[in-house]
Amino acid sequence: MSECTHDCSSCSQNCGERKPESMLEKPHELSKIGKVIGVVSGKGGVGKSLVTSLLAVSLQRNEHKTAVFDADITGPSIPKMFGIRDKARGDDMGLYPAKSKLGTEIMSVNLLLENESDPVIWRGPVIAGVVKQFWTDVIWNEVDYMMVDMPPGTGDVPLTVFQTIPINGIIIVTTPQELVSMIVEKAVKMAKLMNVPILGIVENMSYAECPDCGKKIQVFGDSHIEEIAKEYGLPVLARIPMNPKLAAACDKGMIELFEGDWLQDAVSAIEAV
Ligand SMILES: Nc1ncnc2c1ncn2[C@@H]1O[C@H](COP(=O)(O)OP(=O)(O)OP(=O)(O)O)[C@@H](O)[C@H]1O
Repeated sequence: MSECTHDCSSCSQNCGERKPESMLEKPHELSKIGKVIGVVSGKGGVGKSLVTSLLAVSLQRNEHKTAVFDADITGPSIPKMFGIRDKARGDDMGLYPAKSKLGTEIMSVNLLLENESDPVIWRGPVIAGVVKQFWTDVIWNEVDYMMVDMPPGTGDVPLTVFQTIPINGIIIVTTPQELVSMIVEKAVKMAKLMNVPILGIVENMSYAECPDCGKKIQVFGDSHIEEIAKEYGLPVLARIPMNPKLAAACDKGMIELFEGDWLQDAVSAIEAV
């Protein structure tokens, strides 16, 4: 064997010096993207898309340019929450994200489907390809913080997202009644494998507040989030109540008007990345 030049690109030997090849894709050459934050959950319906949207809106309120990359291809709900009905435009240069009323850039498969109620019945590799294209072919104009609504689970698609996009940190969304410990453990293991730091945990639907006396009701029983977070050395960044106004804001496409200060610590954690 000839002497090692430490240049793996021009050598076919499989020695201990060889570093794993990065599969990270370059974004579109006209994109300007700052930090990328993934929002994950162990299962559907815990409010991952809602938390993604609330974080984007909160960051935007702090004068940052924000974007939402809807990587939840089979359950895209971001455009509806922001009240976006326009389709995405494209030309020879690439695809352009839609803009929300207050300026958040959004790309979602729903902006490409003829009818937003059409189901996405594609196999894993096709879905993974779409996610990749949202990174490489979309011209993200100017973004300080891109929030990625991650596909659920640990299959093909989330793996592609982690391998394709340089994610700077992830936030885990759970609810009190979930098998929280197991879900947090899975997310922690996946993030470690992918070398992505976890910023912390957001507990959604944490409690309900009595509209008359303000008493907090633990609808799903006592939360164990603090102990679990401690076990994994993670901070609890927010506890969001079950709030009919939030559900209505999602349904009416008016998430940008939400009122509530639950996410301040989560926003600070993102700003510190
Ligand atoms: N804290 C909350 N208060 C009231 N409604 C909520 C709250 N969190 C979520 N919801 C409602 O629950 C529904 C599911 O939320 P969302 O789409 O964010 O979940 P998800 O985890 O992204 O689900 P999926 O993975 O299936 O897309 C939405 O209609 C949303 O309005």
